[in-house]
Amino acid sequence: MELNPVLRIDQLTFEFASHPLFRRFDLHLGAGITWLRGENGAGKTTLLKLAGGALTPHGGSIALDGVDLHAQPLAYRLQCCYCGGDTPQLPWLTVREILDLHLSLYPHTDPALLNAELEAFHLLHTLDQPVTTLSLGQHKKMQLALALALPVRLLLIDEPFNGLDADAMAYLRRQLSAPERLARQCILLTSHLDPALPLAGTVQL
Ligand SMILES: Nc1ncnc2c1ncn2[C@@H]1O[C@H](COP(=O)(O)OP(=O)(O)OP(=O)(O)O)[C@@H](O)[C@H]1O
Repeated sequence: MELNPVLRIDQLTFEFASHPLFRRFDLHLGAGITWLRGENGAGKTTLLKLAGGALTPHGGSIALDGVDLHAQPLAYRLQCCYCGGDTPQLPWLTVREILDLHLSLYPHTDPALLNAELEAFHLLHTLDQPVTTLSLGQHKKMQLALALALPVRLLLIDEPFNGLDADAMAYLRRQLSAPERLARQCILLTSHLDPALPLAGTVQL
């Protein structure tokens, strides 16, 4: 167990109507990448959403560097990014507007860094398109560009490589393996295949 965990989940209880998923579940994670494994339906996405504040636990606590998600939800969320493969929440916006919205939600983000990520993922030409016109892979890349650029402590990524072309996969692997990132961020990711990344640990659900 981590002595000073970055992410601290204690006694987590959560269920979907009559479908118990977590009962007094504990997870303590430090910096670096943790691979969250489990069969289909085991609860991996649900756990990421709980840790990202997108779902509310029925019991227990979740804290990031001592900031409790329930007691200080905004302070917690400022330090956390959930990158799922979900379809756009605000489908009437352009890619640029979605990105600007996130820049205003995370005021310490360096726009130049975000621009560099968008360029690396070959997305600059899509900025003025409605977000609904992105392909599945482009949408994933937009979310990943944001996730990589946001100065958050906790990065939650659901199936990071799903839908990406080979160049984007290689780029993402390089970015996630960068030692300075591994030292400063706690990264929890799901993957059905070995992510081939330097891992701090593995959690099996
Ligand atoms: N909104 C919801 N309402 C009811 N049940 C849900 C909901 N979302 C997920 N579930 C159920 O919760 C369980 C866990 O789902 P979850 O998506 O967390 O699994 P997973 O481990 O990520 O699966 P996969 O590997 O297939 O992506 C499944 O049985 C799923 O049907």
